[in-house]
Amino acid sequence: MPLIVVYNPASGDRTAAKLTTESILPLLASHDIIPDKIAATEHPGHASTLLLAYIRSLAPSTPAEGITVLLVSGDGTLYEILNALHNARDKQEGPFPDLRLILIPGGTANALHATLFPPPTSSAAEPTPLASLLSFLSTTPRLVPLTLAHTTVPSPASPANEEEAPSSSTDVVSAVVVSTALHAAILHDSEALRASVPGIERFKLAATQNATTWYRAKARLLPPVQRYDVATGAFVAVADREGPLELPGPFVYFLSTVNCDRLEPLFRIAPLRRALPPPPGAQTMDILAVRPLRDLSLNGKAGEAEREKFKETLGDVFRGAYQDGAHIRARYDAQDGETDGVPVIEYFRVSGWEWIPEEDDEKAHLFCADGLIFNAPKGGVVKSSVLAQTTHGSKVFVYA
Ligand SMILES: Nc1ncnc2c1ncn2[C@@H]1O[C@H](COP(=O)(O)OP(=O)(O)OP(=O)(O)O)[C@@H](O)[C@H]1O
Repeated sequence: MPLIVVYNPASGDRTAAKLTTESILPLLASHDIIPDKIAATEHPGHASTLLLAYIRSLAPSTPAEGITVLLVSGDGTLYEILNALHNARDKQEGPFPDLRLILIPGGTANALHATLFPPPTSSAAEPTPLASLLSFLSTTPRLVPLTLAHTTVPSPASPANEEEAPSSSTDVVSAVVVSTALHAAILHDSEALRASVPGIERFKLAATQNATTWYRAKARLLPPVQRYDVATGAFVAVADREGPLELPGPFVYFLSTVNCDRLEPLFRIAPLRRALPPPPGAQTMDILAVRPLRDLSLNGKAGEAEREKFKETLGDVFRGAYQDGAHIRARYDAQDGETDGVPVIEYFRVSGWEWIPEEDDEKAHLFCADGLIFNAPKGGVVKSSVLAQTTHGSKVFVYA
């Protein structure tokens, strides 16, 4: 099977080139494997042009066989590759080959790699950055299929008198996370800190900057909708309904994942994606939402004092994400002070969602797909759903 090695020398702590030449290529060579192509990315977007050119240079029989891509990068470079294939699918005569990824964590957060190779909870050894490569080289390699999310934002409603207004809807696929509200704000603001704070500390700084912002929007969860029941520890179907389940805002948090239970090695934000996985082949995504007015102690108010108070609640809850995902069990106080209140985190499993921001809430228009930030136009509804593999044309697997 053809093998291409692509590394991003600019990602993370900039060690991808060293890792590739000093560890990866010698290890491949010791197994008598010489890659068909080895390339460093030279600019943003280069990974996708490299891969598309490589695929087009292959024999016509390749699609059935698939290709192996050894990627030394963060999640952003994988995102570029997936989107390049998605966007080029109409121009491609036959189907694209399936991709078998060997994923080497060269980025900052490396969410997908950290999900597949989580840090040990006890005294077991730390997973090696070469773990995916070792699976590929082993006599019993394990291939994990990736689910992809497809997110669209329609172009702004064109003025009635402008017939030929250009249509420019955003249309992206992602393998890690799609979010709005606090998570998108964190990614947006942390980008400005990239040069001064190269590590994951920049995400914490950006979180502090946005800790009292609430986002005015409503969300629609697309059926079938299941809600995680903290009391029983199981997902339960939300009562049969014709259409989507509507969640009125305001929101503090709204995030969906398709493959990942964590966004950094220790930030296990969506633990059930791995701890209570959907049945094999099920096309679902997990959603975590926090709506502050479910906290009865705020008496339905959204003033400055309530936001300051809720900041404390939120801080406590998200510290639980760093404690192996304990946050999903956190509850508000009940009114009687004795029984448990409702969970702080609303955890759903769905086929997709829509996000309808209030027009005058600019920050509620930001959304993030695998680290990239987009601004939804006023009146635009962001829609994200699981991408049927048949429309993508090429299946994606990771050695794990
Ligand atoms: N030679 C280059 N110079 C500058 N930027 C590059 C180069 N090659 C690729 N890039 C860009 O680097 C960006 C960041 O890469 P990547 O996502 O792999 O790492 P990261 O952001 O550090 O990690 P993570 O996504 O895991 O947090 C990508 O958007 C990619 O377009």
